[in-house]
Amino acid sequence: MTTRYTDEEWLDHINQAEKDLPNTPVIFKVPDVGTEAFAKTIDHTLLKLDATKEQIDAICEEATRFDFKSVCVRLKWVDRVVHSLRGSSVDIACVVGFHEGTQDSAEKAADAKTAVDAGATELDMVMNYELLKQKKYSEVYTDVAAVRDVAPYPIILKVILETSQLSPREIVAGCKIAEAAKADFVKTSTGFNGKGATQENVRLMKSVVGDNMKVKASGGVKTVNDCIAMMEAGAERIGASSGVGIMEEAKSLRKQATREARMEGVEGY
Ligand SMILES: O=C[C@H](O)COP(=O)(O)O
Repeated sequence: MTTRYTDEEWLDHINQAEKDLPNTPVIFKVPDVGTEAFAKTIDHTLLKLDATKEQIDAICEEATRFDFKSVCVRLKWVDRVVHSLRGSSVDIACVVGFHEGTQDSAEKAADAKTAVDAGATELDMVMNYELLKQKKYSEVYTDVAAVRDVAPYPIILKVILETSQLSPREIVAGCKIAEAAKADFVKTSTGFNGKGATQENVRLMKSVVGDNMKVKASGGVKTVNDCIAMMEAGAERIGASSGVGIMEEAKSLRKQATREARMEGVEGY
């Protein structure tokens, strides 16, 4: 079993990370609304337990049409999504330990391996945030590392902290553990437990992980303005079940901006 630090050593590490937090918030650059780069920030997500195969096929068609970054589904749908997205530039993300995060590490690792063997290129695993709250840091690390071990880079590993259930200090701890386990992203929320992503939590997560990791904002991100707020706070990926609505709003905002620029005689329009 992979271990790294004792719980006491983790505590020192987390205290230090809190001390190192920058005082001045940074505002991150956001891709132009409605562009390809904007669409490529979105993981088009369907995680309802009662999702049907018709709904899964529909999100694959939408993801291809809007050229989203990925389709994000539960394990039982990975085969179908791999088949549906073959030949497209849309990636396949599978959730692991969803949505409680309390499953055994062995079960999480086995599910992660099954997903990757079936063709998933990204894994969104739920951290065992109950253990995190009990300050069992070493066990939380082992749990994330168990999934990383069976799904090394270039598989993208995102660790869902479920920020609505955590204090700011626990969010710092979750980020440091995910970073030490060599995950690629920390992600705010499952969308199934309490409030989803907030600008404040995304900002905190980005300030902890800096350039070492990326941040994914998910849960309750429903509009272009929500996306902008998250990206300005440091998110580079958005997880949303409202991707189509977001893109339709983005396209109409873009059209409107072009029309206004033309009317004002802005060069290039
Ligand atoms: O990971 C993504 C979330 O489950 C999506 O949540 P949402 O339905 O609030 O967009």
